[in-house]
Amino acid sequence: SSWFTEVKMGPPDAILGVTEAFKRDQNPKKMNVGVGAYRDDNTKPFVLPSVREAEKRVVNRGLDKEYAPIVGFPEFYNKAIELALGKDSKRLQAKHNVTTQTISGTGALRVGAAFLSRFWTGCRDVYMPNPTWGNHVPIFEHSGLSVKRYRYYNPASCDLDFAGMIEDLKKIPEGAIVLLHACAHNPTGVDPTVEQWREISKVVKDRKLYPFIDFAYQGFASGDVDRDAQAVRIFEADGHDFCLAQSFAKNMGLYGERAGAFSVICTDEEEAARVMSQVKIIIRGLYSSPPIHGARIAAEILNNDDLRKQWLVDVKQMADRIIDARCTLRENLKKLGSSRSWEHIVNQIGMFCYTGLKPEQVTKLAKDYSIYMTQDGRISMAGVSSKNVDYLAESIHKVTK
Ligand SMILES: Cc1ncc(COP(=O)(O)O)c(CN[C@](O)(C(=O)O)[C@@H](O)C(=O)O)c1O
Repeated sequence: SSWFTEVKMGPPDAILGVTEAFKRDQNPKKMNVGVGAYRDDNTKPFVLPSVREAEKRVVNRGLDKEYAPIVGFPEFYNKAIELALGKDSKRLQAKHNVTTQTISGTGALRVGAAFLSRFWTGCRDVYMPNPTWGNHVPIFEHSGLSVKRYRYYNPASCDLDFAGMIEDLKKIPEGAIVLLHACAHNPTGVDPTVEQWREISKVVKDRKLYPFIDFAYQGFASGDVDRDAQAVRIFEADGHDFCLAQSFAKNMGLYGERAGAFSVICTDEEEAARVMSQVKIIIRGLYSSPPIHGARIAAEILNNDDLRKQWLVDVKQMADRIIDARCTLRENLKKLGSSRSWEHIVNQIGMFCYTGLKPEQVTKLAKDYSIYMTQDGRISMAGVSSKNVDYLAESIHKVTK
């Protein structure tokens, strides 16, 4: 026998495995609506013009390839947290924030989970929405925390189960951690309204719960970076101390460059200094220092008005194309005489549409129509274009009528 005789074959990743199946399919009409990565109207990956230009300027500087600091580049992470909280954030001005560059949003979540696992003195349960991004569970469990759920999605209405969410939040033991999606909830595309966020913030405060906010789609949901930051800014204004994970994978299309940031909003500057020192020790032991290229591109955009303006145009263009795809898909299903209401397709926001398709219908769409989505019926709307939306609608209609 060998050292690893006992190692069992693990299951393919629920999301990334879909792309592998898609790649194996030879059908020219095949569609990948699995992974949450933006595609243009020709279903091709999209490098934002602002990113192309920023990259040119960075490369022309002929910089070296030395290690970044453990916390990455300040010109990146300081602009990242300012984008989230806004220029006139009181907590930022008071230097209550610990902010570090991380290996994209996953790295931010993982550093945060490792920090809380080491130092959290409250209840060691992380309450996540049901459903949530599949990778949230292993990120926190591998860090030594236990995962519980709060009600979030109502399958009957394909909308938010707000009453159930509030009822569950009120039952969570004091001092527990609550994971929240700041905007464009993954996988449902269902977000609380601003009023509902105000109530959620109040309950979290009254119950003395600790928010960990995952902010992976700023600007990509509504097309407006400030509008998408409303929930985060409500929590800050209400005086919460909280953790924040940011990703520039989607809103800057920096997927493979792995540009993200992790923040802890602390009680004061002195606490922030102590927390930062421990976050650095955790990062050093996890991956030592972050990648340099993506952060340089993002910093170039966030620090130069002309590039920042172009970026805001680029990110709104992506959001608008997705919103158009939602409207066309819903229209086509109506035209085909579908007996169901598909209103939720246009009411949901961001990368994903939680269709309500059953697993057997999802399997049929893959097998008979070469349309690949995750087993939970989540469609990445980015994979829908004006060229394939008719085929998608016809196929969905055939398996649901
Ligand atoms: C809510 C949420 N948080 C964090 C991340 C991490 O993103 P990154 O580490 O690349 O910054 C994703 C990406 N989730 C996916 O878009 C998805 O759900 O398809 C996909 O990229 C993934 O990795 O699963 C996400 O949806």
